[in-house]
Amino acid sequence: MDKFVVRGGNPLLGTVKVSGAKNSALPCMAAAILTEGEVVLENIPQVRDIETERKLLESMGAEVELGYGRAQHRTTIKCAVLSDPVAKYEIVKTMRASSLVLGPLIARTGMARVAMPGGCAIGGRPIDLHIKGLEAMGATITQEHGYLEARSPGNGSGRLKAAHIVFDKITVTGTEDLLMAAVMADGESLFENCAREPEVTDLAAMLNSMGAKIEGAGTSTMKITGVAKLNGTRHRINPDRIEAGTFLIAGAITGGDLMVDCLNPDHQGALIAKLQECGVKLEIGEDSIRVRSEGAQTLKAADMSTEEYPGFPTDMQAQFMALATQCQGTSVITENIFENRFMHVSELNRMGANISVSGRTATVRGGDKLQSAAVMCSDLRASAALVLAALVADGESILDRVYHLDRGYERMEEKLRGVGAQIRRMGDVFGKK
Ligand SMILES: CC(=O)N[C@H]1[C@@H](OP(=O)(O)OP(=O)(O)OC[C@H]2O[C@@H](n3ccc(=O)[nH]c3=O)[C@H](O)[C@@H]2O)O[C@H](CO)[C@@H](O)[C@@H]1O
Ligand SMILES: C=C(OP(=O)(O)O)C(=O)O
Repeated sequence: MDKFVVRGGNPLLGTVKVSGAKNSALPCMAAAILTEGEVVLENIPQVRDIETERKLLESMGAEVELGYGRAQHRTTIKCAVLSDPVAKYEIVKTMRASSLVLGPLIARTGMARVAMPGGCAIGGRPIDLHIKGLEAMGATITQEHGYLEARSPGNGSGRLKAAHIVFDKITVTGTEDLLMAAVMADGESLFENCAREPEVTDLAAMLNSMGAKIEGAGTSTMKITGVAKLNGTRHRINPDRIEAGTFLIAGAITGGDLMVDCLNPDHQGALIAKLQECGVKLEIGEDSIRVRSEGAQTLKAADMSTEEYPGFPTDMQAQFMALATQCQGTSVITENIFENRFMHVSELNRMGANISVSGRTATVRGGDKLQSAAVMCSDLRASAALVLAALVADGESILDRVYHLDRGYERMEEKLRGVGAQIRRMGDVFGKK
């Protein structure tokens, strides 16, 4: 199992580049299922989840090429024949986003067999809203031996039908999954209370470039006019707003002067506002943000609550908490999206932080110098928070189980080393878990 060894104390200086968004790339790869044509996706991040998605598509009969070059990361996907429309447990268990193949598989082949995604470290994460929506489109869904078996009307021979769906709760992958089902359904669908995340908008843009007819992506109401066939396409994935946000906090927490490049500032509104409240100086460019701070002595505490986009992202909550440990005063952090996303708290406390949790609220009494420690990564963003804490801790920290981090951050240690961090990996990048 790979570990990171991090020696804290260096301010980050220079320029760091943001990769493509994993949470856009994953649904866009799943959307390739909807066409026999060739789909080329550019700006794909080189992370483990993308490898998992490739395996998933290949296991169904797709041809997938993944090329990671210096200038460009790209994947070419061709789903000419989908001989085995099954998402096997061995693959699904490692990545929840696997449930994103459900909608497109039923739309394209009339049937799907998808292993039920398990609960993971951040909460229960049911997919009842995906199922309810597909049933409203006429799919028959049963559950057997841990698998969902789904068929379109006519025992898999007919098309899904359009539906009026009002989401009980805002769900990102639920919106994406049902959107991929609706683009090829018979008639005009109306979706209300949709997720408005940039990843949904990115997927909708790709689907429209394939010939889909989606209006209203990025708002809470979408109108989808089903078409009988979709074509191949070439699409460029959005920058990763969570990786970008993690680097912005890295600049702020280390008292650095960091240019975070190749991002979309329009996607960072909630984080920008909070960093400014903490006293961090930001210069916002067209596709970059320069972050400057004088470090712990000058940072001020700020309360934060996670919300659906455009609110503060739950995927940045752990990293913001790491920053709050270095802010003068008390920050109250409320996690509204997932019921169990505070796994990083015990590890931050092990490094000398003063954080207490009650239900969905964490109270961070900030300003104390962190100390190095051996800590355990429990999930993707918790790992990022521990890296941030280790960058300012006194001495050398060892982070175990960084395979969680490799799911969603491209060569994080190399990128951070490039701007002055003392961080190295022990083990192989995609070695054994
Ligand atoms: C691959 C991907 O894009 N992952 C992101 C996606 O996850 P994901 O799409 O799984 O998260 P959702 O937006 O679906 O979850 C939001 C809330 O709705 C609940 N829910 C969801 C679906 C459902 O059928 N029933 C239900 O009750 C969830 O348990 C959670 O409490 O959005 C999350 C919220 O921004 C992010 O943290 C994840 O990084
Ligand atoms: C929670 C995340 O991913 P996933 O939904 O794939 O678990 C994340 O990207 O922070």
